[in-house]
Amino acid sequence: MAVPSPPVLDKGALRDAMRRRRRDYAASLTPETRKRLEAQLAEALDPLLFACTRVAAYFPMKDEVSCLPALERARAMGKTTALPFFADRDSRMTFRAGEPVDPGPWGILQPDAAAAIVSPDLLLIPLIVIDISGNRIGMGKGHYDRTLPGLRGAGARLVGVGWPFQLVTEQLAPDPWDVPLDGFASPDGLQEFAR
Ligand SMILES: Nc1nc2c(c(=O)[nH]1)N(C=O)[C@@H](CNc1ccc(C(=O)N[C@@H](CCC(=O)O)C(=O)O)cc1)CN2
Ligand SMILES: Nc1ncnc2c1ncn2[C@@H]1O[C@H](COP(=O)(O)OP(=O)(O)OP(=O)(O)O)[C@@H](O)[C@H]1O
Repeated sequence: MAVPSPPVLDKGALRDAMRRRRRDYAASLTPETRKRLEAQLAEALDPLLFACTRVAAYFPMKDEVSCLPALERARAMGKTTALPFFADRDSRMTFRAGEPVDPGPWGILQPDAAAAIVSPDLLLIPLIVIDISGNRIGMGKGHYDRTLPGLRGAGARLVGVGWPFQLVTEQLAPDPWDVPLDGFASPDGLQEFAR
């Protein structure tokens, strides 16, 4: 009798499992270690920051590696920096310059509604898991999915950011709307994917 293969984790189950792993990992870090890792991430991103003109990142949620030191470094290089902005839960994500001052509709700090809109040529993208072809699973609301085609079309560099274990060697099955990313940066370094 044929033995059934173990069930392949579907996207939702994989997202949940990796969110738990990210939460446990972040909880295991001392503040000092975390700070050192986030400084290492900024260092890994240095060549990309140097090469860009306008970089947009994300304001970190509790378990995410922070790009804020990298944004600070970009500003010191004279680059324009931006963060995601939402008018409400149903509106499209835009990127705006300026300090994160308002808890947006997702409870994530964002710039003021009057801050200038920025079209980034480098986008640092939060994720739950990514494979070595650049296929990404995010929080599951499609915010980045809806934004990436336009930015890719405009020639922006699209780089996922996370803790090292968030890059996995198994292939993730992309959805038709998924735009594969150009690379992945973590405190362990920057990896650019073959296109
Ligand atoms: N830092 C960061 N900013 C980001 C994203 C992200 O993944 N990380 N997003 C990626 O697309 C967009 C926001 N997407 C989100 C999608 C779902 C939830 C959400 O379900 N939040 C839960 C509680 C979250 C938690 O703390 O675990 C909730 O509102 O109940 C939040 C943001 C844009 N900004
Ligand atoms: N280009 C698009 N236009 C309209 N809806 C889209 C688009 N891309 C994705 N969606 C919708 O968004 C929902 C979430 O998509 P998905 O699970 O791929 O999100 P994700 O990439 O994990 O999350 P996120 O981009 O928010 O970090 C899906 O139900 C999908 O139908």
